[in-house]
Amino acid sequence: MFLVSSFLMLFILLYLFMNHYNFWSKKRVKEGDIKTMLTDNLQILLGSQHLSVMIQRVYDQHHDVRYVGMYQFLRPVLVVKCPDLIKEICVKNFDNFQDHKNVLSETAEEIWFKNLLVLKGETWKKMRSTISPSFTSSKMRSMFNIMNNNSEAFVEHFLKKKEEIITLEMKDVLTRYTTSLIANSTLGLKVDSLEDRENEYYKMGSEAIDSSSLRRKSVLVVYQLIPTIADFLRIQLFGEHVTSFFANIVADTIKFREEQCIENSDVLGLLLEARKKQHCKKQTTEYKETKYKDENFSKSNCIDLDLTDIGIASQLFIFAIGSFETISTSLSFLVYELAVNPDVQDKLIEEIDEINICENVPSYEKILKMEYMEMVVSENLRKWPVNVATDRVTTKPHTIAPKHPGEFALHLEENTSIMIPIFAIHHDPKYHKNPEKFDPERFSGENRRKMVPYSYLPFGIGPRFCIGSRFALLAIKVLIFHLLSHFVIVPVEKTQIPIRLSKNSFSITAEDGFFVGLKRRN
Ligand code: HEM
Repeated sequence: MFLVSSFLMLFILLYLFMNHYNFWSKKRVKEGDIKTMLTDNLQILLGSQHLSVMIQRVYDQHHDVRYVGMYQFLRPVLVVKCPDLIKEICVKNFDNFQDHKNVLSETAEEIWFKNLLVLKGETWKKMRSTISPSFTSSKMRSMFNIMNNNSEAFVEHFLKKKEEIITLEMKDVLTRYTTSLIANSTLGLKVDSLEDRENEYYKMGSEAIDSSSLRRKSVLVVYQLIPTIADFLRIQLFGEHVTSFFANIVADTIKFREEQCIENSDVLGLLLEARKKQHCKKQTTEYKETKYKDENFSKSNCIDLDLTDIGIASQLFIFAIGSFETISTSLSFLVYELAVNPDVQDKLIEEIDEINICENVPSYEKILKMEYMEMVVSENLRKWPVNVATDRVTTKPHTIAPKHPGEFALHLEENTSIMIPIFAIHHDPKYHKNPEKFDPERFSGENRRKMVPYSYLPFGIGPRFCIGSRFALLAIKVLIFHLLSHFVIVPVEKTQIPIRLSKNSFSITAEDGFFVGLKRRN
C-alpha cells in the first residue's frame, strides 16, 4: 500500500513538474534547455555561476527569434531579444507593462516596499513625477559642486602617498568614494569613508549591497518559490540593523531641518516640499468635500503618496543602495579599461588637459561638452552594463502579434514576467561588431547615429528608465576628470587580464577585484 501511494505521489509530482515546465512550449514559444536551466538556477543560488551566463545561454540557444522562454526556478520568464519588440513593450505599450515583478514581501521590510523601483501603477507615476525634479539638468548643476569637492578630496587622499605607483583595489576605494558622495548629495551629510574607514554609514551601506552571501540569495529564492510562506514568515533581506540605521538617519535629518527651518534643494528637500504641499491639498480637499461635495476632483490627485518619514527614507534608501553599487562598479570597470587600453587613456588625458590649461576648476558645461569622455563612458556602459538585465510584468493581458514566418500570436496573461537582457544585447555582434573590444569610437557622432535603436540600454528604457542616470553619468565623468588630471592608471602585477567576472554577485563585478596602479603625472 505504502509503495503504491509513494508511486502515485511521485507520479503526481512529476506530472506537476513537467506540466509547469511546458508553459512556453504550450504557447509555441522556443525555450532554453530545461535541464540546463534548472542546473543554472541551482548554481546561481550556490554562487558557482552568474545570472548573466544563464541568460546568455538562453539568448544564444535560438537564433533569429524575437523572444525565448526561460524559467527562473518556478517562474516562466519571456526573454525579449529584438530591439523593436523591446520598444513595443517598454515604450509603445507601457500601460500594459508598467511594473517590475515583486522580489520581496510587502510586509517584511517597510523601507524597501515603498521605494520608486517597486512602487506600482498610479502610485509609482505620482512618486516618479514628485522625485523627477531632483534630477533635472538644473539640479545636476547644483550637485556638480558637491561632486567636484568629493572628487578633489578623493584625489588629494592619494596625492599624499609617497609611492611611485600606488596599487589599489578600485572597487573598494570607489565604493568608499560613492558612499561619501551619496551621503553628501542626498542628505547633506559629510562622510569621509577613505579616512574614516569604519564609519557607520559606509558599513551599513556596504552591508546593504552585499549580494554574495548564501543567506541573501536564499531569501530571494524563497520569495520566488514560496512567496506566501515567505510573506507569512516576514523573512528579511537586509536585516533590522541596516534598515533602522537608514530610517533613523533620515528621520534625524528631517527633524533637524524642520527645527532649524532649513530648506535644501537636494532630494530630501524636494520630498519634504512635496509633503508640505500634500498636507495643504488634503486640507483644501476636505474643505471642498464637506462644503461643496465636489465630485470632479481628479481621482489620481487623490492618491496620497507615502511621504511620512519612513516613506521618504524608502526613496533615499533605494537611491543610496542603487548608487553605491552601480556608480562604483561602473567606475571600477572604466578604470580597468583605461589601464589596459593606454591609447584610449592618452586620448582622454589630452582632452582633459585642454580644459585644465584654460581653467583651474572644470565647469559643469565643460564636462558635459567633453566628446571623447562621453564616448569612453558610453562604451564602458556598453561593454559592462552594471545591471545585466531589467524586467517588466504584464499589468494587463497583451498579445504580441506575429511578425516573422513561423511565428504565432503570443498571448501573455496578466502578471507574466518579461526580461530585457541588457548584457546579452550589448554583446550581440548583430548590434555591436566585435563586442569584446573596448572601442569608444562606436559612440562617435556618426557611428552612434548608425546604431540600431534600442540596442544600447545601460539605464533601461521607456518611462521606467533609470531616474539617476544623469547623476550617475556626471559623477563618473567628474571623478575620472580629476583622477586623470593627476594620475596615469597603469596595470600592475595583480591586474587580472582579461578580467574574469565573479560568479557570486547579482550585478557584474571582477572575480579577483579590480587591481590597478596610480602613477603620478609629472
Ligand atoms: C551607472 C549607474 C547606473 C546604472 C547602470 C543604472 C541602471 C538602471 C537600470 C537598468 C534600471 C532599470 C530601468 C528599466 O527597467 O527600464 C534602473 C532603475 C532605477 N535606478 Fe538606476 N542605474 C544607475 C545609477 C542610479 C543612481 C545613481 C540612482 C539614484 C540616484 C538610481 C536609481 C534608480 C531608480 C530609483 C530606478 C527605478 C526607476 C523607476 O522604476 O521609476 N540609479 N537603473
